Amino acid sequence: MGVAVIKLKNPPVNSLSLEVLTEFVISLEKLENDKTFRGVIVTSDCPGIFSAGLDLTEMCGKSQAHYAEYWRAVQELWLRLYLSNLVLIAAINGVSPAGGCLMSLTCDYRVLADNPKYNMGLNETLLGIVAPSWFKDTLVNTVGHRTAERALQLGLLFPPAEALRVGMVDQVVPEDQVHSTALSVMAQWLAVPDHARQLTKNLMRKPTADRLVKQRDADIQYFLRFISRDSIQKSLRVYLDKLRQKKG
Ligand SMILES: CCCCCCCCCC/C=C/CC(=O)SCCNC(=O)CCNC(=O)[C@H](O)C(C)(C)COP(=O)(O)OP(=O)(O)OC[C@H]1O[C@@H](n2cnc3c(N)ncnc32)[C@H](O)[C@@H]1OP(=O)(O)O
Repeated sequence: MGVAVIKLKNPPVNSLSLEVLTEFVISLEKLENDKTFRGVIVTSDCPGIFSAGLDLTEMCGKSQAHYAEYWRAVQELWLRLYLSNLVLIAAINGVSPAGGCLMSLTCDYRVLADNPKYNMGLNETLLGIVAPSWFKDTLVNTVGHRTAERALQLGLLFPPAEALRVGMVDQVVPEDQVHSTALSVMAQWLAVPDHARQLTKNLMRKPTADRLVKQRDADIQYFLRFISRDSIQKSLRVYLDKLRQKKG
């Protein structure tokens, strides 16, 4: 039925490095241009981890030019996913904080494996950073204003039952059924004529995407000013050190 699977593979935690973002955009573009494909299942090849979100090492101790290139790549992937003409289904087979969660929120439907460790949410505030307005918009469009307001301020990571309750995911299923469920949901979505579904998706999503498109460069400048602050760099370093020391 013309369904591709994109399996994220950047061990150990599928962080969204510049390389991963770039390759993801290229793969998506190829699938968009190949008319034999109508849908994509986005999943992970790293056991227990869907994606650890944006690669913190790309946002820490690097040059301004690097930050700008990285942020443009983050914007690009979000825009491509959010406005994709393909049916996108996230088969979430692991934990998905911050950018990992955001990536799944750009999909049309989310199936999450029922494992209490597989938390998801936009936890940026816990790192001492702030989810940009388009991250916030994506969450609001999924779970509504009040839930998003609380979740964003507290940096909440929701376990599966809670994620389902607030509407962050559409289905929670046993771990060994995530892929088969994603496939059967895909069949349902593909039963709808493409042109009607695509125009409807665009109607729902374009106003949100346009807000970023209209101010992409300003958004990059804002990111540069924010991420270059000493206090933000310090927060990120402390957070990364904590992650590294967990093992020791
Ligand atoms: C007004 C608005 C202004 C806005 C201006 C812009 C603001 C900027 C916004 C920037 C937005 C950022 C969004 C993000 O996505 S930030 C990333 C958030 N991610 C996380 O918090 C997840 C962190 N990771 C974990 O919690 C855990 O690693 C895990 C995913 C639960 C997995 O745990 P596990 O025990 O299996 O693995 P380890 O913790 O031991 O990690 C293994 C190694 O991987 C490194 N690691 C982990 N996560 C990341 C990451 N996101 N980026 C880079 N590296 C990561 C970890 O340090 C270990 O490395 P080591 O092997 O060298 O020790």
